[in-house]
Amino acid sequence: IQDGWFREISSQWPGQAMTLKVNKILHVEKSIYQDVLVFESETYGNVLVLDGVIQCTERDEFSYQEMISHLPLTTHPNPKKVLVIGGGDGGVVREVLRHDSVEEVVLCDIDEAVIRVSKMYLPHMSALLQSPKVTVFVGDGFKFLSDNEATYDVIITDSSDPVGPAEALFQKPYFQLLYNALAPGGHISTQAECLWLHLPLISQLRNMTSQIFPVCEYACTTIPTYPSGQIGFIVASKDATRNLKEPRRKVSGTRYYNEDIHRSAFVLPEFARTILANG
Ligand SMILES: NCCCN[C@H]1CC[C@H](N)CC1
Repeated sequence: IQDGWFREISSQWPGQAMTLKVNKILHVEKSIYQDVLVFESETYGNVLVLDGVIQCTERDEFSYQEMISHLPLTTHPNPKKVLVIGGGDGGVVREVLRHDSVEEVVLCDIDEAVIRVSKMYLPHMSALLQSPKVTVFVGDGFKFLSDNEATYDVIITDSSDPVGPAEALFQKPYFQLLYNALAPGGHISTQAECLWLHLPLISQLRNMTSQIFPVCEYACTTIPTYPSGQIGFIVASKDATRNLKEPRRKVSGTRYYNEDIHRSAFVLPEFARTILANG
């Protein structure tokens, strides 16, 4: 932080950096996995930063948390058991609980510091981690998945970037584990980076997932404080007959997601369409 501004400088997005004006630094900690920073920004509420990378801000997190949750959930006929890998800030769990069919949500995040710090400084995201339907595990998602075969209707991988603790969550063995941990007809969604910055990675993710899942799509959302203001998701189903682009159920209380946003999220610009369509 220099002269009161936080700059998100990273080799993952060379030559550019999101900058946010800092009112007050709220928390600095080195967890066993990563550097944890929380600051109160001037215009985006409280901001959670891990290893120098913005994870979520109170002002715009709902775009990402709603889309990564409702794309796989509204296209599943009757999701009851949901697993969230990562997502220690609690935002995805808040969104999952909007679906009345959901009976149980399990969250598995590798870093207890993220959960602890989110409960202290991100109350609007972490509040529902206390819900009786929610069980929180601290541990490696990889290990957790291999202990839970054919169990979950939807698995959401709400990860940081493929640099550091989340690196393994972007590789093929992980997607095979996801497939095996899903009940018949299960859906997944994963954080799948940005069209403007990570097209080769997204193409690899799409290819990998298409080799394991019969139905697989990439969707995007806009979000001001993520690099290049946009981020995407891989959404996939074990059931070849599912249409991931058409919601089967409504969701209430959302601020970003709606049925038209759902359908349009899969519409890609020309520079991405060709690469992602054929892999
Ligand atoms: N619920 C926290 C979302 C974390 N998502 C990622 C954080 C880092 C970004 N560069 C990409 C999205």
